[in-house]
Amino acid sequence: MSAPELIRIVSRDSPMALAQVERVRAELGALHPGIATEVIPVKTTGDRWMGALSQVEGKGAFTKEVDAALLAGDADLAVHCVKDIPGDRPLPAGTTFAAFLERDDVRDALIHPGGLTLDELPAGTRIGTSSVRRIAQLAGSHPQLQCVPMRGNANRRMEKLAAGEADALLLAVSGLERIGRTDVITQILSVDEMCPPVGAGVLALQCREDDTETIDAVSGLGHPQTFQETAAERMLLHVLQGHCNSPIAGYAKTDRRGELSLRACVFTPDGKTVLNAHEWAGPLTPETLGTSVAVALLRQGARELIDSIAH
Ligand SMILES: NCc1[nH]cc(CCC(=O)O)c1CC(=O)O
Repeated sequence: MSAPELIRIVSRDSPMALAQVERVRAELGALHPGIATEVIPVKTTGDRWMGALSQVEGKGAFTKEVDAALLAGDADLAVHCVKDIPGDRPLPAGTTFAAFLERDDVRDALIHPGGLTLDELPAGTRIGTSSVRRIAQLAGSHPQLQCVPMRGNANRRMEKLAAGEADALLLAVSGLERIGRTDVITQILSVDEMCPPVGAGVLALQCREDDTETIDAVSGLGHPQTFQETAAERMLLHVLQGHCNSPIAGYAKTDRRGELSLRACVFTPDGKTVLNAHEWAGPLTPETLGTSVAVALLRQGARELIDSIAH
């Protein structure tokens, strides 16, 4: 089998996305020093539109233009945050996942310029986040705080925080690590305080499905445990068929013995109702585990809850 001479990598053009591409280039360079890489940055609908994501036509606001470049043959490899890839439908026809890189930190962090923790923040403190998952969990645990809409890449959100558009932010630890800004973190929230989203901290490598040269070249970057966790979480989301206003959290974890388990929650927007399920895989495949946890949530009323939220 022949290895490609050059792999053209397409991604969003935010500082976080470009840092992700640099990680892929470094790992690929170590595995295949002979393969050259080129970066093709593109702006996505999600980067341009600063309103509510539910108002964007169709899903995949952060992936559509990247996938289009891959399918058009303008690039050979797309790098995505799994968290940004719609989970209720298959990947765009003609593309496939070639690898999931080893998972980074899955937790969310509080950024408060005054250095306070969530419990210490005074009533009425404005938390900048548009994430329905973060809003619902915060409303449940800290109803005295107030969430205000905040979109844009992590660097832009920090500029907005500095400009006074919010008093504090919630952002993913992994994203802050990627842009080299863990210095702003005032508190890391445990996964019990703030259950992570499906695909948190995981980067996916996506190729054209007929491009076996590139698939074979990059598949060695895959991390088997991350693959299993991601498969379980994405199957959960697929079975639940959430929409972009669905407060859903899902977190698969492999323990020290190598046993896979999946916790998932569905919330009402006010955080007062929490459907919660946790199961161990045992002999089940990751996909069957994801299905089983989703079914447990559906039995608790997840369908009605998800459908009752406007979208
Ligand atoms: N919504 C944008 C987005 N997509 C992925 C990450 C973080 C990195 C990851 O979880 O892979 C972020 C930023 C954030 O939520 O703070």
